[in-house]
Amino acid sequence: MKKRVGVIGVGNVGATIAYNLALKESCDEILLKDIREDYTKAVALDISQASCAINSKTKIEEVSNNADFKECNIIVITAGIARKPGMSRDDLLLTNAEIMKNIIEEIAKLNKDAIIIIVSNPLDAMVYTALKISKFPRKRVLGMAGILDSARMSYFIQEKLGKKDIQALVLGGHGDEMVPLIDSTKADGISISKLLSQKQIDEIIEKTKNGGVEIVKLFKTGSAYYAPAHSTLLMIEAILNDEKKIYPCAVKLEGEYGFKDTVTGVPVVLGKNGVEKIVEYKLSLAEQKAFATSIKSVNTLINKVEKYIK
Ligand SMILES: NC(=O)c1ccc[n+]([C@@H]2O[C@H](COP(=O)([O-])OP(=O)(O)OC[C@H]3O[C@@H](n4cnc5c(N)ncnc54)[C@H](O)[C@@H]3O)[C@@H](O)[C@H]2O)c1
Ligand SMILES: O=C(O)C[C@H](O)C(=O)O
Repeated sequence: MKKRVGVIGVGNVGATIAYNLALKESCDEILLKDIREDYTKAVALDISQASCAINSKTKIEEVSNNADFKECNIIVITAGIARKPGMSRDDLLLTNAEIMKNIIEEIAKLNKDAIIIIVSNPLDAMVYTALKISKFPRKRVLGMAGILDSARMSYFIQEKLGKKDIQALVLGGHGDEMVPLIDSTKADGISISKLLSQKQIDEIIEKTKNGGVEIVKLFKTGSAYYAPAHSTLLMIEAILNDEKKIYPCAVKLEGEYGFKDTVTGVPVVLGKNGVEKIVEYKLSLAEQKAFATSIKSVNTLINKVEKYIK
């Protein structure tokens, strides 16, 4: 069976995901859709020509109907607005909820079996919106953020310790209250609390939380996309290849970690069915407290969006 990936929203993140998928030949077909039709045709042509240069067999096409997504295994949603300097991700809530609602209403009717990966911000509230509108099971509607935030944490640890094999993990919502886990973060197998001072660890936590805004301030016209696109690629490949890898992803909780009816970042097993299992790590008391604060802040957005998507 052919592996088909749809990308809706072909801006910086969407186009970079498609480019990576094509160059790695991760799937057979990529379908691209955006309200900017000519721009998207240009992206499809440009990536197709790059693919030819390396003999990739992946086919890339611009499409103008949501019905074209009916045979996609995975549909990635990166449509919406990105923040600019001076904005928080939460400022995107109502604009992106409206865009998300319209897209999901259509694609969920036309492809009832797809796995939907949400990238648009504010991430956790957008996953919630997509779940609510699609009425899909939670294993097939998930969001990308934890891999990105964990990669940023690894980068900031490497800044202090040099190139080492870092295993960092960030849970919770993809916002200012995200939860970098210190106790389980290791460099070459050694807990970072044994390698760094508390002051250095506090700096890493702060930099991780501000990883997105630092790039927004420097770009001036939008937000990060190389690391977000690569993080999404890992999720797509884990699902298409039934890898059963554990990645932090935004999913709906139904009692796990003591919360329900909310969406947040937790470790999950990704395979051909989407989220095959939610993995419950033992959190320290401080981590539990930070996790609860993060959920509270996501729930404020969910409450706002809930009224809006009824
Ligand atoms: N989850 C994360 O970690 C993460 C990381 C990076 C970006 N993001 C978010 O992803 C989104 C996209 O970021 P970007 O940098 O690619 O932005 P971008 O502005 O470069 O691209 C967004 C694209 O969406 C398109 N679009 C808008 N409405 C649409 C609709 N109804 N149907 C189809 N396409 C539509 C726009 O035309 C544009 O091409 C933003 O909301 C951003 O905040 C999230
Ligand atoms: O910072 C943003 O607005 C985009 C994304 O959420 C990120 O963390 O890079």
